[in-house]
Amino acid sequence: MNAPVSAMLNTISTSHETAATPLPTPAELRRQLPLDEALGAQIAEQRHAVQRILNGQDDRLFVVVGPCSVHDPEAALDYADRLAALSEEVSDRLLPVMRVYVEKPRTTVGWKGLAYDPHLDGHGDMAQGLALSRELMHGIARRGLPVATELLQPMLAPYLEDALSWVAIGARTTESQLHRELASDLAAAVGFKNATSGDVQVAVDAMQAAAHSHQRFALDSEGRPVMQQTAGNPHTHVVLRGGHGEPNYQAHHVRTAVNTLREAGQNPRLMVDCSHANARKDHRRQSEVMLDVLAQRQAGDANLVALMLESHLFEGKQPLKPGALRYGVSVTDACVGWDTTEHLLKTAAERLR
Ligand SMILES: O=C[C@H](O)[C@H](O)COP(=O)(O)O
Ligand SMILES: C=C(OP(=O)(O)O)C(=O)O
Repeated sequence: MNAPVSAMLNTISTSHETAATPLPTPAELRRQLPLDEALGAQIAEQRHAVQRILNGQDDRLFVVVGPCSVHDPEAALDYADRLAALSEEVSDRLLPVMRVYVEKPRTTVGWKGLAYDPHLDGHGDMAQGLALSRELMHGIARRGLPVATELLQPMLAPYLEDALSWVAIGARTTESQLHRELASDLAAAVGFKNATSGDVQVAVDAMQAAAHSHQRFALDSEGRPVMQQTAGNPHTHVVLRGGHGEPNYQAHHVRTAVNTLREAGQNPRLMVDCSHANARKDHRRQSEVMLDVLAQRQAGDANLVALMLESHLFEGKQPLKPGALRYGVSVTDACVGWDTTEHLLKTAAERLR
């Protein structure tokens, strides 16, 4: 005979026996690695610069550009030095924003990013990963660059959020209520990717949800659970990234997305992600996507206000084998190399002049 439920609750563990390592609270990490006032003011200004482009008050393009993921902070800073110098040359027509992706959503399993596993050995060390991520974002911001990331685990946002000028909600989480609530709490602009299936409507719905104030479960900066009332974020947009191996950046896709956004009463200004399904997962095709979008923009489509490019110091990708890694090469999606990136950004600026 089965035992009574009350007895079972006392004897049956509700989860498997697993290890749990305490982590610093967001407040503790912020005290350890504070954002100084000057940098805070710079980031506030850079957030506004992105938002002015999204509102049509500035006719430049913002370009979220950088490695698919950061696995080596030294290479990321090397990249940032180059991007900061290039940024000065193209800033009349472009606003480069560096991708500093420290969390990676995986299709099944794989390395989940610097914030989780900074030693790249599968053992995980989030105390060090979060500190390294925060420090790196500050280092990149100190080079004058706006910082972008994908926020994947909503409870990690308070550790990093004050350094960010633009945030992505990825294709695998745009439909998630928790991520829409998170977006509604952020001061930075948020791009919602269309779903991996190619469905754009979920990103339009996400914009609508994020614009509202929500009551949500969150952890405060001291790590205590709170019911939080979010402000609602009016600075959101759709990111077209293609789906199921099929692109969605061409003029007819853009027209459809703009009409859908207008019908929903949302801002029709868009970002095109030149990578992922838009490049059919072939990094070399990012150039062709970018040139097509620039041609659409030159032909008068002012709704195309932003681009995303996956780019590292060197082209391609490599398997994650600690001790045998090539410097400046992606360990997640393949990227274009620095030379191509420089050429593409200069070409974009030139065409938009
Ligand atoms: O941008 C990165 C990847 O496309 C995404 O994280 C999924 O990666 P995976 O399919 O290699 O897991
Ligand atoms: C994971 C990413 O993209 P997506 O969500 O479009 O797959 C990314 O840009 O790193």
